[in-house]
Amino acid sequence: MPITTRSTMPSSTPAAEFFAAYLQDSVTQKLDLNAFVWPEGLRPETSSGGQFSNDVPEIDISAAMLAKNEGVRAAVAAKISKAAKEWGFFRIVNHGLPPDMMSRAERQAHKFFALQLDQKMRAAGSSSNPFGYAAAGPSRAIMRSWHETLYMLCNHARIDNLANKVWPVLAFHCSMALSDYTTAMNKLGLQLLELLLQGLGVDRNKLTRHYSVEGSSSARINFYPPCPKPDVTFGLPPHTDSGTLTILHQDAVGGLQVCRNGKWIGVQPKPNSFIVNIGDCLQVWSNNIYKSVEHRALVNSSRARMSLAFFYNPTDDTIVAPIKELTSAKTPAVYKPFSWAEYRLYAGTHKSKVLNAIDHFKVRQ
Ligand SMILES: O=C(O)CCC(=O)C(=O)O
Ligand SMILES: [Fe+2]
Repeated sequence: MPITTRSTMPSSTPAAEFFAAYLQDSVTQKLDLNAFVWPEGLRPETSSGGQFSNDVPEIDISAAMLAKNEGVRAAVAAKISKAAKEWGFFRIVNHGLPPDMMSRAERQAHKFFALQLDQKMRAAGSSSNPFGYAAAGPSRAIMRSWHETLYMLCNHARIDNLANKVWPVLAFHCSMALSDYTTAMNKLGLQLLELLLQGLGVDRNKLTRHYSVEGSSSARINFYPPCPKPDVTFGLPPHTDSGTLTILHQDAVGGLQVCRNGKWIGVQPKPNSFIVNIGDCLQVWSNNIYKSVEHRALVNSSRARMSLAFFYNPTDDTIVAPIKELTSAKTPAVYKPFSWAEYRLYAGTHKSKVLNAIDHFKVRQ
């Protein structure tokens, strides 16, 4: 039976009931489940089941984490740099972070998403504050997404505050697990950025001053309940990430797809690895040498999925512009300078409607 945009999602599954309850909540606009049904031609052609690829480059970074030897480090930097140019995506293994750090963060996040909607809503963001709990994607988006999220600024006091809003008594373990995770990600983010700059032949410390633990790095915990019609909707629709780089942990279910030469490739889940992708900001700094590539998350009808995305971002006052050494008469700066705060705001309001928000900052020829 062909599915049209007016077809209704079955409302008897727990996931549909969940979103029906969410959508009827008095704090949100009233929408029906058809808001999740993407128009034909814009839907995923498939649900995520089983079609994974191992093609995304995999890089063992242990040598660079430990190396005192510059040659060894340079070899890892070259591999990462090649993947960032050709794919915009790569997998890192042997990163040295303890596996239980991710499982602790995941366990706490699962407890959070299992709460009743009214409890989760205590941590809800607002139109002026994007951080906190949200469901079904931004209301300004073209269509809704089959997705719940807990979005936070990576600073311990902020995380603690968020956890306390929901669990005044039990917040401790949650905020510790999430703070340990984001602290480790901040360190890893800087190490990866240094390798990516080294791979471009630029001073690897060139941008370090723009990053701090109290900067504007953020983390988004994505939870995708099972969906009765995974072929007509998205967990997250196609998008690029705005920041410098994203470090993603996905559970064993799978659903992340990366766009490669116009085709969608399912990224195979693999324990103890992270998927790293270049964001818009690093595309600008690298003067388009590194690619901020489109990706999306599909849902499936049988298993809930979780991913933790860490967005490594500069401080708000950082001026982002192509690095001088990467521009020349032959390769002039592709973008005008802008502050990260400016782009964060611009992307926040435009990304749900246009795919390449960063093009707005291109130098007009
Ligand atoms: O869940 C995923 O695999 C993708 C998440 C993602 O792209 C994001 O949070 O920006
Ligand atoms: Fe993303």
